[in-house]
Amino acid sequence: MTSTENLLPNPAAGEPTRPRLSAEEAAKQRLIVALDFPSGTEALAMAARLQGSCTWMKVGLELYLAAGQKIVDDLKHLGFDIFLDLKLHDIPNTVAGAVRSVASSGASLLTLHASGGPAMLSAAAEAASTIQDAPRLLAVTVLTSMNEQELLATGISASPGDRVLQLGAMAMKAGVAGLVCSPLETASLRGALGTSPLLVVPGIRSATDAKGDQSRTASPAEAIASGASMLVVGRPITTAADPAEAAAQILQKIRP
Ligand SMILES: O=C(O)c1cc(=O)[nH]c(=O)n1[C@@H]1O[C@H](COP(=O)(O)O)[C@@H](O)[C@H]1O
Repeated sequence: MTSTENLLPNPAAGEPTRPRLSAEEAAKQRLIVALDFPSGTEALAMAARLQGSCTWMKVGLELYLAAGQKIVDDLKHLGFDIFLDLKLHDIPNTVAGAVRSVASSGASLLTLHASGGPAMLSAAAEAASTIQDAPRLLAVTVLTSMNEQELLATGISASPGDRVLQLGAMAMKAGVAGLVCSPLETASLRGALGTSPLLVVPGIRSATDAKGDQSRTASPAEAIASGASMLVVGRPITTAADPAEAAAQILQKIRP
């Protein structure tokens, strides 16, 4: 059983309620903290402050390139489930090889860019399917930092919402387990694709949070109500004076 199978379902995602986890544990399964730090030492110090407050940690490019597999091992040793956010994007053969290289890392979730196209995505899914306990693959649709003008500058005239739907449908057809999208597209993806995709949602900001480089945002409660399976939250927790308290406040808002 993979760790994501422990998730208490989100009724807004059409999932039937299974009374296996307490509301508090279920809320924890819905929160992924993004450890965007330049060193393993800083990431582990933050993880230690959040131990007991959350169960999922995201290791992204900044941290993975600085600290490698060791940080994944160290966080697993502390008891965290790992979302390895490498956003793979290359020719199919290269991405399939990269998936095989990280498949045994112990991570439960791994990202790749949906815009790599169906051949890249299905090569990745095929590679993952041959390896026991490989991470579940998530296709990143349109980055939450992008607005309509940014998207247009890359040659895409569709709105972010339409582009996310198009990429999301294509990626699910190619065999990934889920999608990364902004909270503004979660409801329409649920409407189009039903309850099966795992929808992992960054761009989470409460009213008082600084948006920073994020464009397409919503609050934790709004994201869950619109059908998100899991939320990714970085700076609103990691730059707070009391990160554990910031996490607790978010958990309070996303309890089933
Ligand atoms: O794949 C991701 O996790 C991701 C996709 C996306 O479209 N937008 C996005 O912000 N993320 C990640 O989610 C995290 C959000 O961090 P904060 O903006 O600090 O909450 C960062 O680690 C991003 O790399």
